Amino acid sequence: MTEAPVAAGRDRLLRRTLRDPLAVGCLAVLALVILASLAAPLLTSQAPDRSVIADTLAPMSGSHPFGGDGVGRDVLSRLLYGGRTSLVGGALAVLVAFAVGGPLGLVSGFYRGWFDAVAGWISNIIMAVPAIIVMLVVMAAVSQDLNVAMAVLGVIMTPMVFRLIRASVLAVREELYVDAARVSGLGDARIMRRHVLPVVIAPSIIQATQVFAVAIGIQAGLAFLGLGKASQASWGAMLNDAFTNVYTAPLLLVWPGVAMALTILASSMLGNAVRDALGTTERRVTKRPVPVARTAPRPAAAPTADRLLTVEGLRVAYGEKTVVDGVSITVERGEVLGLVGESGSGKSQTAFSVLGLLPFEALVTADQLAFDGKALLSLDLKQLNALRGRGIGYIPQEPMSNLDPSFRIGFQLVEPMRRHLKLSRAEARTKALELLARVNIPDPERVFRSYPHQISGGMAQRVLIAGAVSCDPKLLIADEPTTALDVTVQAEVLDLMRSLQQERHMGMILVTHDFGVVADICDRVAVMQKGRIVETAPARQIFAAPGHDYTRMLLDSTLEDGPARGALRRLDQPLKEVTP
Ligand SMILES: Nc1ncnc2c1ncn2[C@@H]1O[C@H](COP(=O)(O)OP(=O)(O)OP(=O)(O)O)[C@@H](O)[C@H]1O
Repeated sequence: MTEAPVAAGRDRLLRRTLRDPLAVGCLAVLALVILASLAAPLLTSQAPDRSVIADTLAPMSGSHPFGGDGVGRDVLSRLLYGGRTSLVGGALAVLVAFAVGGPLGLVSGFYRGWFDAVAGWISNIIMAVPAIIVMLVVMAAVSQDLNVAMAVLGVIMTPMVFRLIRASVLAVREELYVDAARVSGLGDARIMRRHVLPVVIAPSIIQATQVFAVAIGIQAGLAFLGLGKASQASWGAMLNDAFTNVYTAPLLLVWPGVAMALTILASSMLGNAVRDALGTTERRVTKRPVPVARTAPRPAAAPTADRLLTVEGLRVAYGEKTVVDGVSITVERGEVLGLVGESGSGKSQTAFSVLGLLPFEALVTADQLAFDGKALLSLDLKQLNALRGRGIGYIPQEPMSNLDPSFRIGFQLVEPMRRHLKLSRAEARTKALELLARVNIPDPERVFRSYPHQISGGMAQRVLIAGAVSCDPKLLIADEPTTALDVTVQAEVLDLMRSLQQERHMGMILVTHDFGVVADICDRVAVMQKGRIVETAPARQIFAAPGHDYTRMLLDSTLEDGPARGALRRLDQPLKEVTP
């Protein structure tokens, strides 16, 4: 199954880790310790807490292969059962730390807001608590059981896990491909499962090995101090006994010392090996505003039959700074509207308002923001997710950053179709292959099976176009879709978009600063300057008789720079002519 949700990064991480002899050695030591502890009843018939006075400091013999300790207990038996105590204690601490810190870190990093603030505050308080004193108090006042102390230690270690996972989630949720997943209509749970969790797993493994090693050390320290139940064999208690007999039987110190040192070393060095393997497989993090759409609801007026999108009086502000100031545009079914303006004029902010993809801190208001009869600002996140991908498709500027490097192309195409169109896996696969062929990808099967890094930028943009139209949207929003591509590929991609748009009678908003692109593909143009629309007119008219000084200046500057694209030289030809 080519589109199985197996993260390439994880596969690579496992392979690289296993290629490191040190990591294999560490795994072997840990496996040996675990097996020996589990097989304790098979390896020795002696009970770990059975004391026989005659065996006090007994030398090594057939019945006591490692001798007897200071009170006549079998050393081998205590070593094996003590291993159980250490392993269970370490695992308990890891379990508790991750069971509490993991979900908190995930939710905090993904949603931030008040939850993040409260969780961060609690985490800081826990970190300020002196761990050893808390455990001493717990063991003195609550329970002598070392496992209880380890569970408490797990809670105390929660902030480490919380912070690590939160930081990993924060990094990945700002990736463009997470935006892309959102735009294709995937819900938070799916985005979290498909895109966030795979990234969190590797650092969590490293952290778990460290917590495990620290917990075993602390547990031994507590037992060495004489804490813990007398019936609970442990390496720390063995060290305690060995110290009281250090001059008469120094060997007693060696067994628990070696067992502890090997286990702690193997665990933390395994973490280091995973970290090293991760260092060579680490993923790019592209910073971008956090895409949490939030808007203020306004009623939508009834649109005309052919009207797909109505934007009236749209304002986007960040605190005092207004970046979109009363923008009004419309898009009819089957119409291509070019949104043109210099960098920073507010084109993308306008487009992202329609997609509901602005940062959390953006305040969006509008007299009307209606898509296909629905007031966009009054939709909740679920309704918005249902609309994105299905109703509105999105083609981004940077194709590579908008594909998740961990998943095969096929999986990334199939997933939204299965969700929105309720197709079976096989049907979605067939449709994805048809789409790849339709966007002129020469070997659809191979690309379907490929990871994003295995295809070119132009190919990746075709894949994203295929994805954007896969759920038959009525409106396509393309944000500088050709800027990141070679000039030769730009023309092909534009031709493709134009023919798909005509074929499917989609409305389209094309965000661009390139009048060549406008001439090639747009029916109407809205020119933006400093957050406002200064002129809206049919594309021909804009070129023939620009009505605003700013439009003229933009046109002049494009022409001064020389024709960016061949299309500018063909202004006398029909604007929407399709190049075969
Ligand atoms: N998160 C934000 N906080 C504050 N200001 C922002 C934020 N995001 C964008 N802006 C500002 O909004 C303005 C419009 O940005 P926008 O990205 O829409 O411009 P643009 O016309 O699409 O430009 P470009 O072609 O360079 O992408 C810019 O001045 C930008 O600095």
